[in-house]
Amino acid sequence: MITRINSKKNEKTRGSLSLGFLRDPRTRVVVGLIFMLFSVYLFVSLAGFFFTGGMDQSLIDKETRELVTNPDIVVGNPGRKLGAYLSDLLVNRWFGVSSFIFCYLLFIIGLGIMGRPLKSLGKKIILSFVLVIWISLLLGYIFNFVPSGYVFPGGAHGYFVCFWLNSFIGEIGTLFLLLVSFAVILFFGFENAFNKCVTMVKAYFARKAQRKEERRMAREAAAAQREMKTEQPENETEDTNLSPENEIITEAPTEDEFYSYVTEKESIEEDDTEEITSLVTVNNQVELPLNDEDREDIRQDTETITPPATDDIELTVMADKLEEQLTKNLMPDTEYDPTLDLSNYQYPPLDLLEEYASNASKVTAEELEENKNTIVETLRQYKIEITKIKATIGPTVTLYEIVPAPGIKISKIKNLEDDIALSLAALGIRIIAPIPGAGTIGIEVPNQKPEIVSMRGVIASKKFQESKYALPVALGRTISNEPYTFDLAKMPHLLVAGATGQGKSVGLNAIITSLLYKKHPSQLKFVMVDPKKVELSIYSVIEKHFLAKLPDAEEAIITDNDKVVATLNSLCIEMDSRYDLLKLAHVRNIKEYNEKFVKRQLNPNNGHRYLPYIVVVVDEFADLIMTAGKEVEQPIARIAQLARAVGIHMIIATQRPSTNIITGVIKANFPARVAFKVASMIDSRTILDSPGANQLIGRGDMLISKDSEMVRVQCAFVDTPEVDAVTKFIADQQGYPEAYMLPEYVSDTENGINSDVDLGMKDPLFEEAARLVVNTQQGSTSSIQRRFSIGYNRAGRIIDQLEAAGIVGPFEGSKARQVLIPDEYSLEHILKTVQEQF
Ligand SMILES: Nc1ncnc2c1ncn2[C@@H]1O[C@H](COP(=O)(O)OP(=O)(O)OP(=O)(O)O)[C@@H](O)[C@H]1O
Repeated sequence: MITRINSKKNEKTRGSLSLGFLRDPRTRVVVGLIFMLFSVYLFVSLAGFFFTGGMDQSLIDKETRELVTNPDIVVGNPGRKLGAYLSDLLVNRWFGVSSFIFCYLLFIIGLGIMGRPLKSLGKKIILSFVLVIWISLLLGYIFNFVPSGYVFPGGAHGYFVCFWLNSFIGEIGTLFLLLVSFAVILFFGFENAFNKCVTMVKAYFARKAQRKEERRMAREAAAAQREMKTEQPENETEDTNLSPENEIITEAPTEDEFYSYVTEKESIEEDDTEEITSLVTVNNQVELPLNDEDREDIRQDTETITPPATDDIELTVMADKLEEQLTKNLMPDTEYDPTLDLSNYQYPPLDLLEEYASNASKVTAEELEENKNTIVETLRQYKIEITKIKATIGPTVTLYEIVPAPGIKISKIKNLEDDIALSLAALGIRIIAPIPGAGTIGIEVPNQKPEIVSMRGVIASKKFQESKYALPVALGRTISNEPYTFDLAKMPHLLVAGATGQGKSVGLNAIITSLLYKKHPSQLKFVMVDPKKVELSIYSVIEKHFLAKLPDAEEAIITDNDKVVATLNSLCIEMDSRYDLLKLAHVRNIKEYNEKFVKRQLNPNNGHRYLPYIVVVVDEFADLIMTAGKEVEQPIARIAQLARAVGIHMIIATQRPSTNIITGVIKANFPARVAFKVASMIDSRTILDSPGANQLIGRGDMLISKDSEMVRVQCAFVDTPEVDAVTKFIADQQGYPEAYMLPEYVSDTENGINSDVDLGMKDPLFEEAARLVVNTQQGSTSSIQRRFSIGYNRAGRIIDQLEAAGIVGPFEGSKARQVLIPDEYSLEHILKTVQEQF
């Protein structure tokens, strides 16, 4: 027994000795080197065989013993007798030319033994054998048909196996077998190379398709440019008409005085209008560095979107950088073009709009003389002497600018406003005392034959055509006949008021039309609210191009007040989700966001999307506020306060500018206001914070106030048939499959917040659990229990609270509860509501 144990021990020791010997690095180097040198020797011999094999044939056919012992037998192979013998054995009797692979195999085995770490050595060995056999078969197959002298390229193995296969499955069958086995070898043996090949082929076709697309876009751009060029001369003519011909000096000053005055006035006037119309404009570019006010706004905006916890910042930044890098690697090189979905979209041509004849409206010299004399006379009655008077003829009013004699108080002239109006026997006299920055006094007197300002003219104007505004609007002409344009995105919202029949609807149409002329459907969406049901219905045909609506809404134009509340709240959700996207993208506003998206720096897989501007148009706000009150006021105020950075802008119109309609909250958030003629001075004060709108002459005559500046503008006239033609032109083109969908909004009464459970005593994990449930779309107690490692009772309480908040449905026995909220955006809104209410 003991002896047996001892002998086993000895065997073990011997085994470990021999293994130990092999593990000795010196041995490994020597053995590895032997393998490698032998592989080189074999390679040289095999190569030599193809030159000397024929001559050596008869010699190596001798008996092995003689071959080895007789030094007189001399062969030509560089590996001499052994080399000649091995080559003949490997090439002719075994595997043919593929035997070269044995050299490779011996070499890498040698390397492996020497300790050189080789990746997947085992796989390489197996693959080498498989290749030896396959190549041998292939060459055997080919040289079955072609004679090849003394060499069998496929070796005896290739020759005989193919011979047998041919008799068994036929030549074609053998060929198929070879091809299929080749594919299998490629697929399993050279996976990476195979994938690379596939990727290369795919990339080749993708490049081809991309080049094709680029050529197509270039062709379209060239065509669009040609089209623009043909339209250009018309615009230029339009603008050359705007010479200050309409300025007429009617009295007193000498020629020199007049010219110096005009130059001075023009420069001042230009400054004023520039500031109001286009803010700061350099070389027609409106790319502005943000001013302090903007920054403050954005700071406030971003503050309301929950700043990230400081601990998380570092990690978030790292994750973002990584994501940015990944995004860069994965995204295509070309810029994203939002217009590509509707790449054939044509902007409406100018000839859809009418050109209203303006000849009849010229103010005659007699009219000017008469008015001037009356003004001078009237003022003289009140002992007000003037030194200069100058007239500027506008489309509806003529501005008489007077320079009073030294020592005359401006307030005195202002107090005489009514008397002068009476003496001039015309409605709509407005006294501007003094004209800001000019030191003169302006008296605006309506023209006897007012001119109709054509929408076509202002749209065609160079100023509008070349504007680079985000939301360009051409609203009419100023007193000096300049087109009045502005960027709605900078306003950022508009309050429009005017008594009935004074041109409000025409004004709204002018705003919408100018946007339709400049924006692609991918860049702009309208939300239209029309309680009067008739004013905006004209736009319903462009639903699939330019309108946005709630997912369950049948009509895109909202006429029902209940729907308005839902839509405004939905816009708040859209606003919040846009802020989230901005935060994720580390940008401050929609412009920067879209720029980043276009440059493909934002990955759509992370929820990023191109954001169109949204313009909300409410035609009769008074109706809404009367019926829905706070319910509409709150979301409107919220959007007005916050939405500018995310590209949501509002235009709210009302017939009744009384304080119960235009409340302090609304007013505070709408710094830009447009007043058509209103009934009383009180109304004018409500809308503009100053009188003046009551003295307008109607029919599109309006005052626009922004940042305490006031401009009188004649609104461009665009008639219903013109709007019809424009919308029809758009509607006839291919649109999106449906209107732009706003996020779903579920009101508290609809979502049925359950009052049995006290949401004021929410579990600290309530919000996290809600996110888990919505993200996984699983409303089970056990999943909450598992995820947060809490007891069943606590998890049950949380699920009851989720039910109370309308996030999951009621208990359904053994089945998991239904999750009622489809996505995180909707959830965040509900969480916010719950937080506010409890
Ligand atoms: N810019 C304009 N130029 C010339 N005429 C105009 C202009 N704007 C309005 N008008 C004239 O005034 C009429 C009434 O205009 P509009 O329908 O816009 O008024 P409104 O203020 O919208 O009235 P309501 O509030 O009752 O709808 C128009 O039909 C048109 O004849």
